[in-house]
Amino acid sequence: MVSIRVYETPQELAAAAALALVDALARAQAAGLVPAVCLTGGTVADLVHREVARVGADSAVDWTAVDFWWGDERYVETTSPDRNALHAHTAFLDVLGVPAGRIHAMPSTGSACSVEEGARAYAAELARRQEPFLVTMLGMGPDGHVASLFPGAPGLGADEATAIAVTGSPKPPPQRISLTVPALNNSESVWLLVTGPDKAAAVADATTSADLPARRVRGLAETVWFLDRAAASGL
Ligand SMILES: O=C(O)[C@H](O)[C@@H](O)[C@H](O)[C@H](O)COP(=O)(O)O
Repeated sequence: MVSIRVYETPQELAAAAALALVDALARAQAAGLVPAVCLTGGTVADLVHREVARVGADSAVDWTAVDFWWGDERYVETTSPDRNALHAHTAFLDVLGVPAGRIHAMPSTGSACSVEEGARAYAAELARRQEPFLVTMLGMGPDGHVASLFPGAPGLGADEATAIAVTGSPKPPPQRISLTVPALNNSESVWLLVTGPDKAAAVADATTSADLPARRVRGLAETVWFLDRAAASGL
């Protein structure tokens, strides 16, 4: 099921997504599961992560029993400000005391391997997981990309690998590791978190008929577009 939720501002969107995440995690834990969340990078992700830190602190969620994975990562040093994991650590993982063993960051240039080897290593780590992600949160670029799956890129059609190397990314930095569409879709919920007028045309296309990467991601149980008013203005 695909649904669309529209909020007045990016801040309202972030607050709603954070509450929805905390609620989903608390329910999963109450049912005896150890839920896994798949994260992404970007400005909207950062806003949402900061809200998760705020509403998650006094919630029913046991943050020592949630696994975190990434839908994509920039292949740079772990200390680089380009690094998605670094932002997530600062925004909420460290604030909520998530143990290092639950944080499955993608390899970096410091891992002494090539970006291709890094992608294979992450695929192998992911293969040890039995359950689908509970929630995959994705941003979307103005070109309709999600994670590091850009329109027209060869990796977009990958259906056997779960993680691939991306070189020559149109959005810097050029080298990245990305989960593939089937791997992202192995998630109960896929949430697309999108704000701003520059995304309005891609939102309209991806929710109707165009073959954009964002249109290919689908949760097993639900796919939800969280939009601010500006991103929804083309609908
Ligand atoms: O590492 C990345 O660059 C992201 O994973 C990328 O897919 C991002 O989520 C979108 O480009 C949206 O980013 P914004 O929210 O900043 O527009």
